[in-house]
Amino acid sequence: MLDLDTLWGEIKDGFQEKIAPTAFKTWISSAEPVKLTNNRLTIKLPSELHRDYWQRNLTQPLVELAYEYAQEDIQPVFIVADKDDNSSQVSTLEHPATASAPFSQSAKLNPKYTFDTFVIGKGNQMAHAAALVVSEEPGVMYNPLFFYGGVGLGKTHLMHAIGNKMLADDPNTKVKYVTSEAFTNDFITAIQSKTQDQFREEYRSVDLLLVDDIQFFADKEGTQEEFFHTFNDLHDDGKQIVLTSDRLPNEIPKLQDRLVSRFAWGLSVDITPPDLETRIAILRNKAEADNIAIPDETLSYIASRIDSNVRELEGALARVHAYSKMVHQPITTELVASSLKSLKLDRRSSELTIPLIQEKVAKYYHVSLADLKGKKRMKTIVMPRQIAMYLSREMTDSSLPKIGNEFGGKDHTTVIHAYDKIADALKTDSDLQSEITNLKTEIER
Ligand SMILES: Nc1ncnc2c1ncn2[C@@H]1O[C@H](COP(=O)(O)OP(=O)(O)OP(=O)(O)O)[C@@H](O)[C@H]1O
Repeated sequence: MLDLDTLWGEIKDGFQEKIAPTAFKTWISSAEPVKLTNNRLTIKLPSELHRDYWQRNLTQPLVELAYEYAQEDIQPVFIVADKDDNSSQVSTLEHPATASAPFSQSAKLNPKYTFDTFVIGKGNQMAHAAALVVSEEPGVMYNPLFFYGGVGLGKTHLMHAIGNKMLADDPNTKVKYVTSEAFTNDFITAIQSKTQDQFREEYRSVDLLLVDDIQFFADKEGTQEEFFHTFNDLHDDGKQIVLTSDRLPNEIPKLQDRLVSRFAWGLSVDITPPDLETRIAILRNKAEADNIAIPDETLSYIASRIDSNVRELEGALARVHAYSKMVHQPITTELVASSLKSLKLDRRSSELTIPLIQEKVAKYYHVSLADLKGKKRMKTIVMPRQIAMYLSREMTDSSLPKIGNEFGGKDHTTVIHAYDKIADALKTDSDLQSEITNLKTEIER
């Protein structure tokens, strides 16, 4: 027997993966399922405009989503709330065409990511030097400045440091920081809401444009086209562009040649994992900043066990700190050494990869890897997929876009949604709790 709430929940989840967050908020969140009889799903919408939009754009995907979940043909019936009072509803609705530009807010820079808090070492000194030059004379020497390298090595930190320095030097500087995902979403929103002009104004009027993780432009033809023009406009105006990626531009699959060649106009500089001395210095700085009392030899001990990336290092220090508070003992090398297992220092999280998690989860729930990473929305597949996303976030240091990418190129909001859903269910569902515990043991084995 099909349950209305569950069916609607699955349909909403499906839409969340299919459409941009702003569109989701405007059209889906405002819809309310009323009843399900004889496979007719009655949906209440706040206005005629909504009904119009649903009929034209959302009916087909809804039927498909419902079919994928329930394996039955379900047809929607739309009703408009308070029809008598309909005119006022329509007038208060922000029509997308006239809505103010719903794009990412400018310059959400992390104030902690400055040059002062950045520890210089062998693996990052070139990148640091170039960043400093660019922050002092933007648009002159290296444009674009392109940082590439593995996860958690300080690319975002340096990028923000440039923005923070330029803003400190001149608070009127217009800085825009976005991930490539946010750029793509803004672009899609602009198309949907016919606000391309505002989009262009927003992106092409800045003094400094910072775009993080541009490897996620791979495959996105339209976004690349738009970014090409954004890039040209800014570059022609002598505005500074800083980009990061996990690899060189020519190694990003399906990145247009003209973008690859433009990115080569400036300076590409890689960041490699820090050596032992740098790792110790980073840990020491961090411990001082967070007022964590820890002897030097213990810092060296931790730094010698974690050699892949800085995010892991920081995570390890936080765990050690939390543990010492929990057992009411000061941090010493003995304490850390004797509690390696619970501190998860003995197993480098770099060994825990998303493919490993996917493999174990797929096996555990008897689904194929292709389905786990695919788009099918059957209950029997959706749940394992969400669990695998949850565990990828819990057990690896991968960023949300990276996790989304490993699951067949899904948006990072899908990953957040999956994570929240499982985290929520874990509060009350004891079966799920033991499944997750079993899976974690299996993965860490
Ligand atoms: N040299 C450094 N000195 C101080 N902190 C650092 C340094 N390198 C990295 N960090 C810190 O490590 C963490 C991860 O760095 P960041 O987010 O910049 O990595 P990233 O290279 O952008 O990774 P990703 O590709 O996953 O986005 C941040 O908290 C950052 O402040």
